Amino acid sequence: MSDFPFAIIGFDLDGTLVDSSGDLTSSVNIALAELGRAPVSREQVLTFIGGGSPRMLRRALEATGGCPNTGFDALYDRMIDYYAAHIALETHAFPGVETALDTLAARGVTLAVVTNKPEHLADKLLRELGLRDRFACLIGGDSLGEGKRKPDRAPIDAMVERCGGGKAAFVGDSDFDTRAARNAGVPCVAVSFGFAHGPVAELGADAVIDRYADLIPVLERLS
Ligand SMILES: O=C(O)COP(=O)(O)O
Ligand SMILES: [Mg+2]
Repeated sequence: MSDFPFAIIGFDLDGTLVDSSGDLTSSVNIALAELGRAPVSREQVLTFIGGGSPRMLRRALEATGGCPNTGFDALYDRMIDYYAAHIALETHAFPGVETALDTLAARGVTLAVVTNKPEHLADKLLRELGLRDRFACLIGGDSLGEGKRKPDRAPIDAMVERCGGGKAAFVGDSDFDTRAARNAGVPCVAVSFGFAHGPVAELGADAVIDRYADLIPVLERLS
């Protein structure tokens, strides 16, 4: 029997477990180049991430002259094909992630990823980074059907069910994460080094961490 206060810890992916901003920026810019548009900066792309990849592309198009009435699907496919082929060129886990995951696993905690990224891309990225086997369950933005992505509670509920039930907490970097966790009645820790669009203190998380070394003591205090 584990002495850890949570049976399940779920993690958001982009901006929480990994800094994927470089490869996401390159992929958005491939799509913009198809339309002859100038590239956007990494800082701009950070403000587009969080609600899934179709939204990210739509926001990039709106910021560079407008979303075209036709051809969105082809552009989206181009962006995703490029991203899938270059998913871990610049992307890396944040410092301390592996140690924190090891410690939680050693304390008997079941680990999960709940992301708004399409499931097959999240799976590929975690495999390329050698992290996939650490997670008992992975739920993507398209895993549960239309509209059932964060901030909806559905992916958090599915995580708890697929991980065998029990007390859960969630770790994320954005408003989509804190809202999904709150909607599901699960405590949420926000990381301050992710892709949040505003001050992390305003995300409404139960706690904020500045580094992974603080995650476990913070979770112990939350319980
Ligand atoms: O795909 C996104 O927009 C964000 O992905 P995340 O949920 O892992 O942060
Ligand atoms: Mg995120």
